[in-house]
Amino acid sequence: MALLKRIQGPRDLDGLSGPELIALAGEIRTFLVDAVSRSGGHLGPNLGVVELTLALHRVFDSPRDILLWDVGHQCYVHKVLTGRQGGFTGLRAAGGLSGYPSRSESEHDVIENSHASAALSWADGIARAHEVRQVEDRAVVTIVGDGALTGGMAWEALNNIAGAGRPVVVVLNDNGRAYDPTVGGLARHLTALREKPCDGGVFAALGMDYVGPVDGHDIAAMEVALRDARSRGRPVVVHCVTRKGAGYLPSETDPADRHHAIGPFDRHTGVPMTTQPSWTSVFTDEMIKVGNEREDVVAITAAMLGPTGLAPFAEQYPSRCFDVGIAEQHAAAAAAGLAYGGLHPVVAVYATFLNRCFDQVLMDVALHGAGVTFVLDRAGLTGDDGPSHNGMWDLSLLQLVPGLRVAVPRDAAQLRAQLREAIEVRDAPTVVRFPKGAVGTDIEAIERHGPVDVLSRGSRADVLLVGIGPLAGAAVQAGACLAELGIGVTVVDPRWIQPVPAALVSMALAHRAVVVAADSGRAGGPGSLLAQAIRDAGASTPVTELGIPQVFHETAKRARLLADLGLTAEAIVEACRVAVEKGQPS
Ligand SMILES: Cc1ncc(C[n+]2csc(CCOP(=O)(O)OP(=O)(O)O)c2C)c(N)n1
Ligand SMILES: CC(=O)[C@@H](O)[C@H](O)COP(=O)(O)O
Ligand SMILES: [Mg+2]
Repeated sequence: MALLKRIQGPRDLDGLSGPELIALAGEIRTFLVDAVSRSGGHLGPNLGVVELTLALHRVFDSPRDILLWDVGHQCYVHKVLTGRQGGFTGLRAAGGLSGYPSRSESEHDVIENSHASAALSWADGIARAHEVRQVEDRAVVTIVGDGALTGGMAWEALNNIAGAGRPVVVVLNDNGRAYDPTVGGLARHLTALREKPCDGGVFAALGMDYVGPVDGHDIAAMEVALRDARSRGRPVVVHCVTRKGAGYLPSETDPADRHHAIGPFDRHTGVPMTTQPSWTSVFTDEMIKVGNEREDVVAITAAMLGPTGLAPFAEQYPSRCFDVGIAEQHAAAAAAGLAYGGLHPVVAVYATFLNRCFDQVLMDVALHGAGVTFVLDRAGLTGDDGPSHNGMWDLSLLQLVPGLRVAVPRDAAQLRAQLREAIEVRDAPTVVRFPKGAVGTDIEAIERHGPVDVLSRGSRADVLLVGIGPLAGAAVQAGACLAELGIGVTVVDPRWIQPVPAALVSMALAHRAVVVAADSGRAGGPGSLLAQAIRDAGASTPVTELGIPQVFHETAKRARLLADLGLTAEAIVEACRVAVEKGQPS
């Protein structure tokens, strides 16, 4: 690592010879494999941009020149070269290095948002600002993947960039994949451009210059291409061809996704450490069963077949599973079309990415009473993927959607049951949401009233404790503790939280106080909806709403964030104790 130790900032690259750069690339790969094997992270994407990033930092002078990473999951090499090697011992950890660009870490970082297809819009905006402010000596460079180009926002931006003619360098990192091989006509076009360079294809047709295709692993060739692009002073696409996972055989040959996002692994074999059954694996298994029984059920993914658990369904029913690219808006609106065509689409996305298609859920699906089921994985606090990945916005948004129904399973058995209940609904959108990680043991109910499961009852009706989804377990634990303190708690799981079940309101009115614990944003969350329903019933039973505060939460493990935010059994006990003290007289 002799060379890598010499690199404290991008300008330390300037004096290196060709052979030294190649040796440095090797050292960087060793460094990445070692760091990510301990912490987990986006190994494949970063192994694929080692030479590209070296060339970028030799041709452009960051931070005076502005580098904009789309998604930002491929910024590890950029961080290694901008003085943050030491931080990798805490990659994706609380108080450590973010897995995405982070302004608080470095002036070299700009976009912190890990949602794809946005960087080109940033580039257009910055280029416009430079024109208005007559800034002429700062290049605007965006690095965008072929997958990110399948997102609609990217084409909104390209339309503006190409139309305006301002100097923007678009470094297209084309490794032919998102997680899976990139889909659609664009993928075919890029393949054609890679294999038979012509006049720059769609980019030239839009009015941009096109440089390439260039071998993204050939530093010298990349530097020539980037210098050429820089000299043109107008919109230009540099089409770089790279290999995801390059230089580490287990990643480069990983059949699923080239180790796009991998947990801690054995660095000698590339095999991830053992993982427990996840919520996702339960969804995968039940979807296969549903697919066997219901020929009208089809699935849609936005370039995340594996991570959302749909890969086995796609394998078994290839004609009934659609990968639309990183295009959540299209996925939701196409689902409305699929429903109109007599099918029942299951749209599987991460909760945080549902934000992208809120209008389509509202106006294309719900307005038309379309029987579409949205399955939201990574709902609630995800933690190590940083503030833009927490699934904390979905319920706050979805509470606005007329007719939409939301299920939040508490365990595997309920996930299976509620997925089936959801696909039975043919005249309205349904949502089933569950968190990242291992699914706990099943929690039996002692009674059911409408959709509401009673999980335990105390000696008196002091507190109605509503445990939403994965927090039902903590609520049951809290109920038992409170019983020992002489506080009578009824622990319930509403199962379907929207519309608010009438049975839940009735139960609330029969208690002195209500506490709701939910792994979702507090604004417009389950507690807020229940409080509103109680008011609408003319009652004033106080409701304590435990949830995720509406702030951007720094990187930390999910369990750590739940504890920090008071979403544990201990914190629920305290909340209930206080609620009884303040509650209505018995
Ligand atoms: C709106 C949105 N949807 C889904 C994702 C999940 N995601 C992160 S990276 C990625 C694939 C990106 O592919 P590409 O742009 O080609 O970059 P590469 O990983 O190949 O370097 C996806 C689907 C996301 N970050 N944002
Ligand atoms: C960058 C991105 O959006 C995805 O790769 C995401 O980081 C994956 O998250 P999981 O690791 O929870 O599947
Ligand atoms: Mg790609």
